[in-house]
Amino acid sequence: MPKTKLTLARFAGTVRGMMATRPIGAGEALVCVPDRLLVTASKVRQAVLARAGAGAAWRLSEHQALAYWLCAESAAAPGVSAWSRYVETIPGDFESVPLCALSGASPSDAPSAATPAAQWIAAHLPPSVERRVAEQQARLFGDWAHTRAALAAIGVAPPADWRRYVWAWLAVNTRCIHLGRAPAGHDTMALAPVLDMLNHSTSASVSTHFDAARRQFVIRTHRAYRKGEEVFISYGPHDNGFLLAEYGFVAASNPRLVLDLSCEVEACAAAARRGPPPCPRAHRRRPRAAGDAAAANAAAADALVALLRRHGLWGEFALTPDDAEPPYRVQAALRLLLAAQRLSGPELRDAVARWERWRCGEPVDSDDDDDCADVTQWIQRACARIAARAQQMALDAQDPPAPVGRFLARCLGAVWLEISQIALRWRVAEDPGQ
Ligand SMILES: C[S@@+](CC[C@H](N)C(=O)[O-])C[C@H]1O[C@@H](n2cnc3c(N)ncnc32)[C@H](O)[C@@H]1O
Repeated sequence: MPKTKLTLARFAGTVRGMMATRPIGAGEALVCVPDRLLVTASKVRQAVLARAGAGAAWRLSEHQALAYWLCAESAAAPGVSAWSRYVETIPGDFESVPLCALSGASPSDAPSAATPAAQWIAAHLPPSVERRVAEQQARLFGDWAHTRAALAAIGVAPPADWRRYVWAWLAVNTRCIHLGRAPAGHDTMALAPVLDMLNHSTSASVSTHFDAARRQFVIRTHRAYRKGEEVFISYGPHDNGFLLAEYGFVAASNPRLVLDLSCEVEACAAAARRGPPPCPRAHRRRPRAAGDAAAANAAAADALVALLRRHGLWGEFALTPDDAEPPYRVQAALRLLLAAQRLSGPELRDAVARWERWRCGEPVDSDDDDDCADVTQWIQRACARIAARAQQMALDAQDPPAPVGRFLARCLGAVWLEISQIALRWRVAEDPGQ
């Protein structure tokens, strides 16, 4: 490795990171990793195909190739792997990443909460983290199954130990650097010794490039560091739910605050499928009418969700503390779904026509004020419920049971606290149902 002004050190907040051994000026290169020390999918492919022989097809994605490589290198007998010193620098477990505890003892495409620690963690995941963990587990299992089949097909021994594979997959997920945009078929990510010891800070300002003349990947800081300070890079402008799910930590004073309302909006769509309350007298006279009305309500609500999807307005329902009014996507979905909870037939069709005019920025009638008030009231009630739950969860996280890592519990508590703060900002009126 070319010399750096960095050394490994322990810090109170981040545990292990990189410290400046001398002052570092703004604009200086922090680390330059020579190309020969970057582990990329194309190098793994070349090495494996050289062993597999002519005609073997390579069907692994970059993440799959690098996870396979780490599995193979970490399982190699002592003295066999040229990379053993690097592999030894990788943490032995990723206990603070929720997926680590929830990925189970054996392969499965759904998160598993078989141990007491996993049960507690599963019960205390904020909704956005829970959704991400389920997606990660599906990807992890898909990568495992695909890697095993693809390598077996070319006569290469596939990974056999699920827990080792989980470790390798998480190492790639938490430590890879992005090489930048590349033409199709070129590497976009790499494992990079030394550089992968740099922690994230929201105040870091860095840029990266590949220096083709010197054949090295360079990361440059745009802010200065004093001797003895921890040096940071930025993993991207992520909120703490994302950082916790993907990297297993939360950033102090993270300016990116979001409250995911997806679960609540999905519940609102489910209520819209049930439609307005039935008219008991009419249904007593014609019992079959109740069934017909229920089917019509469900179909009408499904059509509204399809309409939102067509306009690219379904999903990513989030509130931030700084919005002056509910974000457009949230308003668009709620205006339709709340109308479907109250109305059916021609009245619902009128409401949808009003929604179309609102969406296109055309003049709307006075009924639009009611639609708008419905949305505001719905958000206030939802946020009152979310705030109460989040406060309870944050309290629980202060005293987790013994098998749960305290660092993970602290991170979960911090995310719940942020959720409660955003929800309280939006909860102007108390939920009368509480
Ligand atoms: C690329 S590695 C950085 C080096 C890592 N600290 C180590 O000791 O190997 C990324 C991991 O570092 C930790 N990390 C990064 N930034 C952090 C921060 N600001 N606070 C706490 N942990 C952090 C997380 O565990 C994350 O998954």
